[in-house]
Amino acid sequence: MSLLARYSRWAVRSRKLHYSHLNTLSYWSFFSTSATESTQTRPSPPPIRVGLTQYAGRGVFASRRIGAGELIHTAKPVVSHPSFSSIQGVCYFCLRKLPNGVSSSEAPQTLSFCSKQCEEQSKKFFDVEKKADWSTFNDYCRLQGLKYPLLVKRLACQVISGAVSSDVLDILQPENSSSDRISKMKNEAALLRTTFQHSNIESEQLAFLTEEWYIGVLARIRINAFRIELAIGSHQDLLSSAAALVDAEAAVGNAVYVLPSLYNHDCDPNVNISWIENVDAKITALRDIEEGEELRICYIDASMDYEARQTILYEGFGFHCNCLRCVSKD
Ligand SMILES: C[S@@+](CC[C@H](N)C(=O)[O-])C[C@H]1O[C@@H](n2cnc3c(N)ncnc32)[C@H](O)[C@@H]1O
Repeated sequence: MSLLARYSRWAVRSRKLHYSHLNTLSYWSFFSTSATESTQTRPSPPPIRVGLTQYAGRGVFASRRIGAGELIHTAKPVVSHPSFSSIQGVCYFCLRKLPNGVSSSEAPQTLSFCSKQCEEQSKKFFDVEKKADWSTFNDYCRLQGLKYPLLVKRLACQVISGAVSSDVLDILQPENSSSDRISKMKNEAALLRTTFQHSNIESEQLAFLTEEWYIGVLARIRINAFRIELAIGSHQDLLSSAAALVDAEAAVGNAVYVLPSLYNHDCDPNVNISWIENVDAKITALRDIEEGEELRICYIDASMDYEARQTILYEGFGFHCNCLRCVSKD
């Protein structure tokens, strides 16, 4: 399993600030909700803007002063998928823990939804998914310890169903994939395409599913996917969560968002991304943030030492971190 696969996007809590912005990009097409959306008739936009940073491409900046603890915005994923170890214990759509969820070792394999609403929202892609036999594709992913091809599979089902456009993730930064990785991705693309071809899906509906599409999507997912760890809500959750940490993968799944993917990394972040009960993300200020300040999350476990953080960030995300903590080799 690659370092990225193990360490993709942790949500952690921490202290200080850093960096200011240069130019500003005007960009408001992919919005989720502001903190006040649920209580007002007309939602107010979140107090942020997307702009260019000096060292890290695009970034997210405060458009006004933000107080510590403030919910900055929420975000719904473009695509999400449960991890193999959680697939029977969480909603197949929103990843909420099911009241009577079972562990992956228990048979038979059933996919469940937590509510009528999730079932309805999944209907389009799930109708496509159900047409195909996924045993070979899933076995391949399970044996190779791969989780991101499951996101590509779901995205492909969403595209075929007409729910999203095939270029929906194009706005995100892709990784610079090695030739070795590209050849593996080509095999996966062929497997995905063959799986669909063996179902009753029309070939015109598969026109988008080229090697190039698969590689471009996976290269974006690898840099931008978040591993979803739900907050502990009860004593029972605490017990099962402790067991999961010992036994297996603590994450219930993985997801890709648009706006949260534009947040850059800091080993001492000023904002936190978290998931309380399902895959809907909450971005919250960890401390007071001034207007114009860049908002940064932490992609990894910030408790690791300097060397370990640098290695993971370079191998997983392709950059050398020069946040204040790393500059001082803390
Ligand atoms: C999830 S994207 C963040 C948004 C990205 N800057 C963009 O323009 O789309 C992650 C990528 O941003 C860049 N990045 C994020 N944090 C960085 C940092 N602290 N230093 C340098 N580059 C960083 C790296 O290229 C990394 O692979």
